[in-house]
Amino acid sequence: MEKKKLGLLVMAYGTPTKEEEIEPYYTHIRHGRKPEADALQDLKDRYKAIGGVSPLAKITEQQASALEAQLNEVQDDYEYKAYIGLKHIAPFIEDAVAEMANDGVTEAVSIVLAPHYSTFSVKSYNDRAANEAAKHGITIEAVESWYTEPGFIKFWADGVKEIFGNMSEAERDKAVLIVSAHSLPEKILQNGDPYPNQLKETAELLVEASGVKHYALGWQSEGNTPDPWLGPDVQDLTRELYDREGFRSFVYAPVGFVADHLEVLFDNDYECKVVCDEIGAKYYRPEMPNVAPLFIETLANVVLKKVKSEV
Ligand SMILES: CC1=C(CCC(=O)O)c2cc3nc(cc4[nH]c(cc5[nH]c(cc1n2)c(C)c5CCC(=O)O)c(CCC(=O)O)c4C)C(CCC(=O)O)=C3C
Ligand SMILES: [Fe+2]
Repeated sequence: MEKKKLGLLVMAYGTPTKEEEIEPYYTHIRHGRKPEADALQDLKDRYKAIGGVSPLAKITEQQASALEAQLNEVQDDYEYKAYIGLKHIAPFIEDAVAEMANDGVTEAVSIVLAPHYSTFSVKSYNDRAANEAAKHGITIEAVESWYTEPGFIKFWADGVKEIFGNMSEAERDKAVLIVSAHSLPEKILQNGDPYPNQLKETAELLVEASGVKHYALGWQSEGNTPDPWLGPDVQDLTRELYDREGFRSFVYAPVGFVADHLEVLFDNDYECKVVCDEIGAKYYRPEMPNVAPLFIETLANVVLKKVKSEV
């Protein structure tokens, strides 16, 4: 008998794939308001500094197809078919859902390639998917967060352990792990957004799994708006931990992200490294999940659990 086709909606932030796309992409992020010339130039310069364009577009595609392949390998109930839906550039989330409808898909499961839930991120992805799905009579079961998944924690713990394990004991005593995610405007706290707590829990699980002695929570990549953002910012935090606590080696774990992209390659590997160089401290960052088999298996488990819980 032919297996039933199940849509696998894989949602991610999206990134420009060539320089001409940077302006419309930034305009979309800003809810349709064109960026000022200097802000646009600043973003162009940051992409240039990481090699012209971000590797994110390719990595998102690789993650989606690896996840589809993994799901089709480990189970026989459905034939999973992956559709990529992006938040800020084509193929948009709505495009992906319309494409599913075109292909005759009536049931789908969705996952966002970001571990933590917030009203700003995962909720907005899921709401957009649900709105479009309703127009086509498609039902989507949506994964909301997956940061506690043991394979996800193990992935980061392995990378962190390797770095701390290669230090001398003297270095390790003065080394600190900075666990971070993308900052969001502080106003999310007014409605009890779970995002900050989810980062805290991730850090606690990671510290427990890696046996690291010293750690701190930080926020990064905050936007250029007048309202206050969640802090401390990872760069300020680095200076403070150096001055106040005497740490001399800094290990950055940007666990709110799952791929090599601008916010990691620039905001950590360049900006945080500049601070470390300036104060004379050592900079380290474990590898991002990208398409590591343990990470893809973890995402597949999350999807399978969601599908099973709905049958
Ligand atoms: C929560 C969150 C995640 C993690 C969850 C998720 O993944 O969904 C995330 C990821 C990402 N954010 C990314 C890129 C950008 N985000 C921006 C701006 C903003 N992000 C925000 C939030 C988030 N962003 C917010 C509230 C703004 C301000 C908007 C405003 O102005 O109101 C801007 C504008 C310029 C700037 O501020 O730098 C850019 C270029 C890239 C792609 C990198 C690449 O291309 O390699 C990725 C993965
Ligand atoms: Fe962003």
